[in-house]
Amino acid sequence: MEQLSVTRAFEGDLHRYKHSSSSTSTNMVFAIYLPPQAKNHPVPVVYWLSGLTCTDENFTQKAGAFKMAAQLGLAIVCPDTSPRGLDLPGEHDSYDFGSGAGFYVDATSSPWSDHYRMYSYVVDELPTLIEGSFPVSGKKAISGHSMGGHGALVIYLRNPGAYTSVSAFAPVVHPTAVPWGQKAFQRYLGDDKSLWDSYDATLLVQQAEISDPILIDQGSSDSFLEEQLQPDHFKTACARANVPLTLNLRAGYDHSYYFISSFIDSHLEFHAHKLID
Ligand SMILES: N[C@@H](CCC(=O)N[C@@H](CSC=O)C(=O)NCC(=O)O)C(=O)O
Repeated sequence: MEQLSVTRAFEGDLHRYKHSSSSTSTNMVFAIYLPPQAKNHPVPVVYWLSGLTCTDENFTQKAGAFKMAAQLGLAIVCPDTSPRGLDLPGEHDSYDFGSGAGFYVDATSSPWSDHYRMYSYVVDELPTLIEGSFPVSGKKAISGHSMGGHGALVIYLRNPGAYTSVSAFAPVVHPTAVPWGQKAFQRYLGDDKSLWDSYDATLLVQQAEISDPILIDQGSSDSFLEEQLQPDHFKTACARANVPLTLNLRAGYDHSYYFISSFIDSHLEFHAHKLID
């Protein structure tokens, strides 16, 4: 791993690293915020998955999360949203597919399948690297925004017991039914719709046995609400499966990091409740 920077915040430190990834066969950059408590004992981790067009830096620079993370003693890990440094056909043509838009799936269609393996990267490779390199405990939670909210929900639902809790801001909850998801899944996963279904939180939650609540915040003035997000689909599926869901509809908030920064403290407190005994 190559350290790119280290920056003090609230008596903790924000580190950025570059490393060679076996999942994506590219270099990957991630950020980790270590709270001051990490100087004395291993701390639990919240993994944050960002949305379309983001790198690790959107969250670290705009979410305003580090004061509360320092107070609670939580590390926060922010991966990138796709492999970088490639030039695959069409990879950089649109904001909702390719670079900055890995959708946290393991692509099966060529040429994406050689590199776009963000599910394996986030679920397996990155936690192994983090737990082997930093003063963190094995306890982890997961959260994210929009495309990253989709990733957080899917990863939590597909890996029972691996994460103590999940939360999301304005997540894409039903990607097989909305344009962002359909475009990405068609190109990353091809025609096998059962594979699409295995990355759809609204479908996955119907088979889940979960007693811990899932937390979602959604802005009522989000311009993507009707076409891409549709949280009611997830709400209905949770109700059918008896999965407890707290879905907060926040009046007047949009899709931006102003919205995330307004409620990130409550999400960190939600995770800390499960992560810290
Ligand atoms: N029209 C925008 C669309 C991109 C956008 O809104 N990205 C969101 C996530 S959307 C779902 O995954 C985002 O987090 N942007 C970064 C930010 O710092 O706000 C565009 O083309 O930029």
